[in-house]
Amino acid sequence: MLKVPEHQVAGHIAKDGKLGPLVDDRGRFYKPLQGDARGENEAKFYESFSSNKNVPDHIRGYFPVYHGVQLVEASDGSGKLPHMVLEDVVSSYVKPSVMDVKIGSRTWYPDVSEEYFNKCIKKDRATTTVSLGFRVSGLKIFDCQESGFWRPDKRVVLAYKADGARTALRKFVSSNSLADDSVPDCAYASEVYGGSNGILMQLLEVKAWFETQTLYHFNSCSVLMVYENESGGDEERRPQVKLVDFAHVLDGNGVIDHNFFGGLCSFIKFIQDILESSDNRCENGH
Ligand SMILES: O=P(O)(O)O[C@@H]1[C@@H](OP(=O)(O)O)[C@H](OP(=O)(O)O)[C@H](O)[C@H](OP(=O)(O)O)[C@H]1OP(=O)(O)O
Ligand SMILES: Nc1ncnc2c1ncn2[C@@H]1O[C@H](COP(=O)(O)OP(=O)(O)O)[C@@H](O)[C@H]1O
Repeated sequence: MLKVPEHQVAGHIAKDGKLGPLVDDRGRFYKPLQGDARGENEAKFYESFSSNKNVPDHIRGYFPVYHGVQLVEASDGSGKLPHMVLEDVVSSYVKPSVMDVKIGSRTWYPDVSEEYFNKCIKKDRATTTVSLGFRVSGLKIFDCQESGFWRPDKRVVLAYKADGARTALRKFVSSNSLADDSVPDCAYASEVYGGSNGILMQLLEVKAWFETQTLYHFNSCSVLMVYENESGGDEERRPQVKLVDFAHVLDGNGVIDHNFFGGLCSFIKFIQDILESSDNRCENGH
């Protein structure tokens, strides 16, 4: 039985009779192919990426596993539609905190229609895409004090300026109450962002690939960050980075993806700054 994903934080959502992704209880995420070129393009990307021998194995792990396209009952009641069957990145987490960050200082790309260009540039300027090279698209954080999930409204998230994005990245790894204005304590920064398996190390590995890869240009693609909050004393947070949303990926044609690469560098700097400031606080006993 397919159901609406509980931990989806951005994109098209399968609610109120709308078309959106579904999940099963065996760890698979079904993303419907949108009727226009986007669905075809994303499925084409997954086909190409899955069979591309030039993609190193350690990089493959940063992408959801692809299990082909299947006809399944769509969420909008329109009958069977083709869906990309992907690994459900959050299925093995009990209480996941999740954040979607769209990378790049522009979401448009050469040869798009004027209408699409205008839509993108408007959003890119209104958000931190142009100023920072990334924007937070959505987030859902487990609030330990309230013992429930906190999810800011989409309009609030898309209105973040640099400070708002920084605060969201700090709240993402904090243990104090999230709904109020208290200063985020970044209590989990070292476990989630830091360490040899943490988000920072994973992002640096992805970045190293982008320094040389010229296979694909990842327009409008996101970094999805996940970690566990289920507490059992010595719980593992299992921080994880995955790249998602390939509806606008193009062939790289031998050229570096400087839009994604630059945005990723900027995003990494934000994570590093949070780690450094939380390290200093620990050393000073605060
Ligand atoms: O529908 P909207 O206005 O929420 O825009 C969607 C975007 O939401 P946003 O408002 O930026 O969070 C959405 O962004 P996220 O995935 O939420 O980051 C996509 O850009 C989506 O387009 P596509 O499926 O990638 O071609 C966008 O969908 P389309 O409007 O292009 O169908
Ligand atoms: N493979 C996946 N596993 C789990 N969640 C996913 C996966 N892919 C996407 N998501 C969730 O769905 C959201 C939207 O995905 P995305 O591919 O960007 O869709 P859209 O094309 O509608 O924007 C992401 O922010 C994330 O929360």
